[in-house]
Amino acid sequence: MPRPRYAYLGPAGTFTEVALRQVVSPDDAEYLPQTDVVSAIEAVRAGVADHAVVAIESTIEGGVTATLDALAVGDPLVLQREVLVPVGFTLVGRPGVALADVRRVAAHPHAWVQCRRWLGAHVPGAVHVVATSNTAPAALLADAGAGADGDALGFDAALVPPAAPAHYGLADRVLAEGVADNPEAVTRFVVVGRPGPVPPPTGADKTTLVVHLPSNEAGALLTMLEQFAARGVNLSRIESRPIGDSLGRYSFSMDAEGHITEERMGEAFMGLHRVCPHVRYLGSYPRADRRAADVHIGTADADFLAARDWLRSVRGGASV
Ligand SMILES: O=C(O)C(=O)C[C@]1(C(=O)O)C=C[C@@H](O)C=C1
Repeated sequence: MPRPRYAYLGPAGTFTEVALRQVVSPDDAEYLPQTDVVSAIEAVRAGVADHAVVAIESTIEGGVTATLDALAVGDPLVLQREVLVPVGFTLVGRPGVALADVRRVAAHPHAWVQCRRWLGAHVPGAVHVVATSNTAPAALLADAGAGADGDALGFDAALVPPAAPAHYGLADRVLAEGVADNPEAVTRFVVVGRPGPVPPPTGADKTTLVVHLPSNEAGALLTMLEQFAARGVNLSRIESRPIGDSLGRYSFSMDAEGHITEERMGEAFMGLHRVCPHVRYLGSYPRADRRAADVHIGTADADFLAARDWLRSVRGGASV
């Protein structure tokens, strides 16, 4: 039996790999490291991988736009699971560098944003050298070995996940630990796969979708949001992203609390289908925090079914 193949942002030791390990052990799956999230998602579309694990949202930065944009267009994919990973950083230096010598810091853009205040206080004026992932600079430092010089490397120090120094043999190069502006920072990752049968509801689910609004129509955003509000469906994330064909045209990426097989979510989707020119369902999957959605009075499945029966009897001529 072939092992399932998982594409993810590598090299080894990224937070994405920490998330992937929560999903499946490397003994039971093939891990396929990629240089960016778009490549990981495209590997699934191309059939090179069965799943991708990608960051989608962080407590500091909000939505991961590369992921949102890659899921919004192209062959449809669905989210199958979410995983939360606490995020903090360690600063490692090239050989012989002290904290006071650091002028250029290699960091993934999301890592840089999550540590900006700490860096301003401890290495003021340091320049950001963009890294493709949180462990890419650790791998460069490990490859360069003891002779690594700053000109060849292009940076003096790097922000890496706490486990990376041990993994890459850089434990003696740690300049600072616990580097983060918000010690509560968490990144949310999702497992992406090709569409298939919808998994059954668990009672604590999320549904992700993308919609476009009718162009130049006053109140179109409100009309779209009303589809959820009227059915008692709470949104836990909503973001606008440019569609890209002309200025002022945006799509909305959203997470709604509940499952597509639940009546109130189904009714909201039917409403969206009536009032929005484009609706892309991106999957219903269990919430990582296992918190069940609040169900308002009149919006439980039984309420919708009873209302439908009532309407049927009215249409059938019953006096009510
Ligand atoms: O997985 C990693 O280590 C990454 O470099 C990616 C990523 C992200 O894309 O948000 C993951 C977690 C942190 O929020 C910072 C960066």
